[in-house]
Amino acid sequence: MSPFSLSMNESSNQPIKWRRVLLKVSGEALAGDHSQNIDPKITMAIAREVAAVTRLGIEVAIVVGGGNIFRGSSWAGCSGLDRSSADYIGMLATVMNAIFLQATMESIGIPTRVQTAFRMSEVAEPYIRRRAVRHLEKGRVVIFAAGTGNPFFTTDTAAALRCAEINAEVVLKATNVDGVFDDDPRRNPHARLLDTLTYQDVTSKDLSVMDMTAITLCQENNIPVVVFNLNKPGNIEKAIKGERVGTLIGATWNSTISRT
Ligand SMILES: Nc1ncnc2c1ncn2[C@@H]1O[C@H](COP(=O)(O)OP(=O)(O)O)[C@@H](O)[C@H]1O
Ligand SMILES: O=c1ccn([C@@H]2O[C@H](COP(=O)(O)OP(=O)(O)O)[C@@H](O)[C@H]2O)c(=O)[nH]1
Repeated sequence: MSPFSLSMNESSNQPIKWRRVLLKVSGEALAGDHSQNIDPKITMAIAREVAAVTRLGIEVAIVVGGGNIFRGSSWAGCSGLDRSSADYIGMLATVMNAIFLQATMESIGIPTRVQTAFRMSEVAEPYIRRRAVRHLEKGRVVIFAAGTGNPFFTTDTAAALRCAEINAEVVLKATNVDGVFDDDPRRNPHARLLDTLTYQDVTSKDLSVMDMTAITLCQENNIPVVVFNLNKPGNIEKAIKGERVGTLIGATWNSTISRT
């Protein structure tokens, strides 16, 4: 990791917690009000908040989902579609989201690179770890697309994997709900928002935060996860700056994270 000069957080005058983050944006979150596959208001809101924090010297890598366009598990078995083929369509869906997000970011002056897990060189760079790190060190936002490149996985797993590979300090999982609840808030209005959780809480209580592969990869590599609502203005900036927002998994808010 490059030598960082710790920036102070302009709004709260606190030292910045994270220096390099992995922001996971689900396809569901990109769809916004679902009137279209992608809501341009959401991509622009993400771009503006990411722009604000890159100016502080925080390096931001992004993994985009594809569930707003195609989710393999929902289609496998339909008209002879096997799971692997369905998953490749799903991975291609993530590339569409990545190109859209890249265009929005570049339209407001954020230098970005898209790296795909399998080669499609006319559209994006192939994923090359060292290049991704160099881009981040140069202040570019790197958007990882096509997940892990393998069927039977998810982009949450891709987020955990890429976070570990580039030595980012945290996975910031941007969703449509305020964090992790002790019950499904859409079913139970009395569901309680949880402030912090251990990895064991997530795996033992089946809190469906992220799939088991993803949360296990985070646990094995001491990668904390923050689950937060990206629809609340300012939350993306707060999450990237390490301010208290949503639910923190695998650490406590005043702990310093050392992943070495
Ligand atoms: N095709 C490649 N395969 C493997 N590593 C690569 C490849 N291209 C570049 N790299 C590595 O990525 C890093 C950054 O590449 P570089 O071309 O120097 O980017 P930049 O010019 O932005 O610094 C270097 O460590 C380089 O060795
Ligand atoms: O490593 C991966 C990542 C994604 N996918 C496929 O791509 C779809 C979209 O990814 P995901 O569902 O994780 O997106 P999100 O839930 O974040 O919108 C998945 O349903 C899978 O079909 C895959 O096969 N391998």
